[in-house]
Amino acid sequence: MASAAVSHRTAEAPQTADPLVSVEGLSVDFATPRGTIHALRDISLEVPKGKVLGLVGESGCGKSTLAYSMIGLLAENARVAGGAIRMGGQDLAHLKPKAWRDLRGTRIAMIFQDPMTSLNPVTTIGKQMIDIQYREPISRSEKRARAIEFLEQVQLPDAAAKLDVYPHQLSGGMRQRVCIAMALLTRPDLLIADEPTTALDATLELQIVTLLRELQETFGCSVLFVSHHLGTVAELCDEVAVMYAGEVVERGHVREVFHAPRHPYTQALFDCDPARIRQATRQLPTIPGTLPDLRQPPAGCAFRARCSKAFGRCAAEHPPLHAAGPGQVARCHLNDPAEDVA
Ligand SMILES: Nc1ncnc2c1ncn2[C@@H]1O[C@H](COP(=O)(O)OP(=O)(O)OP(=O)(O)O)[C@@H](O)[C@H]1O
Repeated sequence: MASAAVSHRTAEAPQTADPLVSVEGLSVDFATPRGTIHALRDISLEVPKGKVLGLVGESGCGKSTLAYSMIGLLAENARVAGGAIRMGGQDLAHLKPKAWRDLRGTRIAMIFQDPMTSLNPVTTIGKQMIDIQYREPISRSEKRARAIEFLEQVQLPDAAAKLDVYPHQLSGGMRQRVCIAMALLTRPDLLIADEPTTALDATLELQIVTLLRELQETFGCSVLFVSHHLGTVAELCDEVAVMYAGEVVERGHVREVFHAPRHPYTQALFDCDPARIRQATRQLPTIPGTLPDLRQPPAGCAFRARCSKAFGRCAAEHPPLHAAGPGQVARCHLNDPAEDVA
């Protein structure tokens, strides 16, 4: 399958010349009464400077766990079992709570699926936007003016008047715009967006995605965009990482991965994507089978039980990330140049 031009390098490409964040072999476990869940297993990827990295995969594959590890918001029962998250000379995977508090709201900010996760329901938008600027050495009226400026940046109509309203007086789409404005007010280098459009209808989703792209270009920050929606990822992202059962199974530039997915799981995700299915059907197709039990991840390829292309080696040997095309890697033996699949 792999062309002669593709090198034998494994687990290395694509490399970003100057990444903002490098995740290196990160493993995260959750302790539960029924055993340890190995939610992230040896994850390596890079968030490029000034670019948008999309993170896709079925529910439960570890997208949020990865996103939360990058902003120090893992649940109490989580433990970093190995690896590092490098950003500007620091290893975020092992920061103390105080160091995290300094980093959040300065270098790293997050927007959530539900805007009410980050908005206080009993405080006006204006007070929340002024309070979040507590580190800025400027007067209250200057902070107020900045808040209005940022609400205008996120295209909220009648921005000044919105300072006096409470979150529940705004629509869902407007609340999400306020959250984006608040995240950007702290001038983060990295903006993490965890399914920020899932609760919105399709028209609003498109508006928010377009806005995020414009703002990312204006502010020049890097974005980690977690999503179920392949179409949205295609619209917004420069690069994409596909996760399955706690591992990255494919990554590369969006154009290449979407044009020619090289992991059977990525191909199956595309086959189930409603936007790609032309004929009218009442039921959306799903990938047959279920995710493996993450308390005992299978040896060999984690996807093999659901993979129509599985063969002997898939049970015996855990596949590394093989170079699979220009700037593209896939964790599948079919991309091993040594594998004769012609
Ligand atoms: N606090 C926790 N305690 C125990 N298990 C957890 C905890 N948080 C997540 N998990 C488990 O870790 C695995 C990865 O979950 P995660 O939420 O990261 O997946 P996801 O891809 O973001 O899913 P979704 O798209 O549904 O948000 C799942 O098996 C999940 O049940």
